[in-house]
Amino acid sequence: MPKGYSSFSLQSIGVGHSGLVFSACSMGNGTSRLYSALAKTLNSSAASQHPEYLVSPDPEQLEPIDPKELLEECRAVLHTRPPRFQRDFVDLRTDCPSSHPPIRVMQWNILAQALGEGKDNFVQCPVEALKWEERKCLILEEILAYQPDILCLQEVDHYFDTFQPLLSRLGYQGTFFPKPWSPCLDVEHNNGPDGCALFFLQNRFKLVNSANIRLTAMTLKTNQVAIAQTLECKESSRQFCIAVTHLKARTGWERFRSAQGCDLLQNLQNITQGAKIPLIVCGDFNAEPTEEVYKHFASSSLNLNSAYKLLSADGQSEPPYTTWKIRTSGECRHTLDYIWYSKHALSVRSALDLLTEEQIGPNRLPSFNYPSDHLSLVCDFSFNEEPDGLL
Ligand SMILES: NC(=O)C1=CN([C@@H]2O[C@H](COP(=O)(O)OP(=O)(O)OC[C@H]3O[C@@H](n4cnc5c(N)ncnc54)[C@H](OP(=O)(O)O)[C@@H]3O)[C@@H](O)[C@H]2O)C=CC1
Ligand SMILES: [Mg+2]
Repeated sequence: MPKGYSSFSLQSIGVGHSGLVFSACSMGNGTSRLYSALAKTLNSSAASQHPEYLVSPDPEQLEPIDPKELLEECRAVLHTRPPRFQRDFVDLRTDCPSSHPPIRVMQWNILAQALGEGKDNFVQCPVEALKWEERKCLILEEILAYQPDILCLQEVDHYFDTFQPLLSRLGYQGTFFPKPWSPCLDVEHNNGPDGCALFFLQNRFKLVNSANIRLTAMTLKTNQVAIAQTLECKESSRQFCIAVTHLKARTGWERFRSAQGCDLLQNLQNITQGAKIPLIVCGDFNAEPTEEVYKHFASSSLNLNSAYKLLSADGQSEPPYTTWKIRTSGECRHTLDYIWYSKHALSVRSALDLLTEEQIGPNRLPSFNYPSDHLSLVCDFSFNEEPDGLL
């Protein structure tokens, strides 16, 4: 039995599903290893033990996990909840076929546990729906269902104790950049700061370089961050840059967001050597398409398009919402999340459709069957075979 496994009991993991008891007792098979993997994430002390965010790799964590088996474990934990919503990929294939497999990118503000429980005031969401032991499984289920090659997350406040250990065993390499003054730290019993996280599959990409960026606004350092990485595709040897960000929230901060967006664009100009390297930027921009920061991205010399516009009939309109919640102040339905891409160098082959109003339901999000107030966005990209030189 690998070291550490014996210390887990049902009480310590806080779940009461009998399937897990059997798994725990029958050490040595695949399920028991998974059980332990999932159970380990329920011990949330890792971040506080490592305040400097430097965790030396635990060799035990490198043992691979079969995604199908982890998905079954998650479903077992979630057996009392309503089933996941069905969402379909919409085929957007252009007439330029690609000889290489597509690159699947997921953008998702997963909702920080501390903010969901302590700050967000989702008045129609029962507190039981937010229990981390189960909500964590809903988040993992969503990731495992779509199996992205690259995962761009915001509001991650369980990186070291949950996502890094589990996703690394699924073959991902992860990077986390916490916000300097995360509002999570104001919440009692918080699990550390929230921030952006970027994961990519190591068997598909090689990391060429990585930058953690603290965004500025009019030269002032702000509380918002981004991660930008240049990756090389192992199949095609082509390089591209992937970035994740989470801009300042709330009304009244439009000019601040705009300045943060300009700073991010300037950083990305430098990283892509003036748009020589194709770019994908994922983020919760906290800005509707009418805002200045959106317009800066849409008209940038980086030649970006917003992938989810391609789901509209004319290809010109953003979806009606990417987040939908009810706060004490009322219902908030907004389009705030985007996947930008270099429109000359890359094509969107398909995009995951959004949830319908009926699926979201009258109490909106988060809920017992969807873990965040923001929807995940998922796109399949391919490189255009003959880049026309104008990225
Ligand atoms: N100690 C210090 O010196 C400092 C402390 N701070 C702390 O940081 C906080 C602000 O940080 P900042 O990064 O600017 O925060 P933001 O305004 O960007 O919001 C932080 C989070 O709150 C969520 N949010 C948005 N609207 C609401 C709402 N109406 N009610 C509740 N939550 C909402 C956002 O989610 P989403 O993006 O999904 O909308 C976001 O994740 C301060 O309140 C303070 O706690 C900040 C600076 C200095
Ligand atoms: Mg939020």
